[in-house]
Amino acid sequence: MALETGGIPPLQLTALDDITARYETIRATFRSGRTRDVEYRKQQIRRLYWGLVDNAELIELALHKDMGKSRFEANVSEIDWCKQECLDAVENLDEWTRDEPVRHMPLQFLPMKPRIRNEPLGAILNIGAYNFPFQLNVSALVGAIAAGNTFMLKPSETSPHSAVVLGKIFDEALDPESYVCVQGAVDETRHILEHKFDKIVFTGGRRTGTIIAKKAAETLTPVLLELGGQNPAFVTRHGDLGIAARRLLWQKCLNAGQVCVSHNYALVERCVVNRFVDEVKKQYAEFMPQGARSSPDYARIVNRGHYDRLKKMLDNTKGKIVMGGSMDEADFFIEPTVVLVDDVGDSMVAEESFGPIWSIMPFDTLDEAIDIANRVDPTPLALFSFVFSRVTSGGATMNDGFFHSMLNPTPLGGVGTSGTGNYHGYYSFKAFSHQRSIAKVPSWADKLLRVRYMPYSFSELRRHRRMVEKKPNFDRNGKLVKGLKYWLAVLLSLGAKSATGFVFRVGVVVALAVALGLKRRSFGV
Ligand SMILES: NC(=O)c1ccc[n+]([C@@H]2O[C@H](COP(=O)([O-])OP(=O)(O)OC[C@H]3O[C@@H](n4cnc5c(N)ncnc54)[C@H](O)[C@@H]3O)[C@@H](O)[C@H]2O)c1
Ligand SMILES: CC1=C(/C=C/C(C)=C/C=C/C(C)=C/C=C/C=C(C)/C=C/C=C(C)/C=C/C=C(\C)C=O)C(C)(C)CCC1
Repeated sequence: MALETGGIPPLQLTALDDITARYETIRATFRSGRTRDVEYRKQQIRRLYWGLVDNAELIELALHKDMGKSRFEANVSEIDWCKQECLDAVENLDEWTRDEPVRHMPLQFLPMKPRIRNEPLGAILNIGAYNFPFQLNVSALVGAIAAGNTFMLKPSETSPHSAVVLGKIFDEALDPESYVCVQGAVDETRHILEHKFDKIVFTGGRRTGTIIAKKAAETLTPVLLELGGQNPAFVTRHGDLGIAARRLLWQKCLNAGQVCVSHNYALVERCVVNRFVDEVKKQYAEFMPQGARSSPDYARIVNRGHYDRLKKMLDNTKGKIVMGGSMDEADFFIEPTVVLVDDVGDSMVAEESFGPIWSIMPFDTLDEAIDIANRVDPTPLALFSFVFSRVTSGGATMNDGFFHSMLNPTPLGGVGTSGTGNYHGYYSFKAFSHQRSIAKVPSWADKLLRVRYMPYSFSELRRHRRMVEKKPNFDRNGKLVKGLKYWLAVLLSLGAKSATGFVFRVGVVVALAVALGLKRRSFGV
């Protein structure tokens, strides 16, 4: 295979027969039970960790070739991220794989040891997006291994160098009979989808997500869909405009805004729009004093298709460009660009940007802003504001950009049309596990279970009910009935609604008692 400069060979699409053969292999391995062994899982994740470390320079290079991602961003948002996922999984796997108790189990069933066992699902398929090829694909991979599954990765062909390096890491670090990386574009992906998997993870656009979900539905295969959306940011006159500008601009400069959880548009209270725009410009000058074109930190748009799409959004806007606006198709450069708009139908609001261009839409009242956000996209992937309860979203951050997604252990996932399910850390383990309910019924328990057997007897049932039946603590109007049990609970908990509250109140009572005791002593009572 001819080597390109830098040692990354060109992407070679996997032959369809080969895809089928590899599928059969991971199916057979799963059936053999090899991937269920917890020590094996840990060992594979440890090997993956070192595969990432040993290929770190190639990862940096691949990301730079694919989209001009800076070395810094390659490290913090991809390599370090993946290493952390590996370490968290290895460190916590014993705890994650332990049987879990069933919540709120009535006392009489405890001898049956009801519990939940997290069982692997089987063979997992992951179809990846191009923008964070390591972070997104490796997070899913780690979760799938941790949960005891086999795994097939189909990285995005849109980031071909990263796809090749991912394949190399698989080859070098992982058991090839359990975890495979196949390369492909649409035809290969269609072929992969002809095979029955036990769960399909898809990260990408809503249009492709719909295709994948329909195909999966044919075989009732569960899906984890990580899609996009038009994420809103809310900026009001009560906020610190300088901080809001810096934090929002950062997430549209990171990877040149090709970040699913970055904002599409900012709803800014009308009276502070001009000041906010000035702050964004000030921050831009601080981030990139010589401009984005010559900044070593600034990435490029991944390919002509995405470049043209973004250019069209800007060409079609009726708004006013208040910052940036320059572009160069020679290297798919698009400057961080802010457009002031006044119509929710504007191309800059109505379409998903997924790039360094965003719009500012002034609003007069919070109700109006919430209404706009709900009209543009009622279920975005992310949201940045303080109006959490009236606009839903996959995740949300107050006073910052996508901070909630910057934390490895937090679940990443959408809601409604921005996705189904979530993953990362422990949540990946859960996403790739089946929660199997387990009970073990001792022989002697038949005495207690007598009531269930024929011939049925209502008198036995009545006796049984007298012993175990729960009584409602509410009346026919749904109102709480404050009976003896309620007041006893209030008394014993000192009126606290939570364990922390109870501990605090006990603390206060003890402190008062001690103070009273000291006082009595000092007065010689
Ligand atoms: N929620 C998240 O975590 C997340 C992360 C990254 C990107 N995204 C979203 O992804 C989109 C951009 O990423 P993209 O351009 O890589 O997405 P995409 O939908 O174009 O492609 C994603 C994957 O689907 C495959 N694919 C494309 N067309 C297909 C078809 N017709 N049949 C089968 N497979 C097909 C591609 O080969 C690729 O692997 C944006 O909408 C963004 O918001 C979401
Ligand atoms: C603040 C305190 C400290 C110092 C902390 C320091 C130095 C923090 C440095 C942080 C850096 C370099 C952060 C850069 C992070 C960038 C990240 C993680 C980017 C993530 C991108 C993501 C998640 C993209 C996702 C995309 C998706 C999902 C879809 O497209 C101490 C430690 C000194 C003291 C305490 C306080």
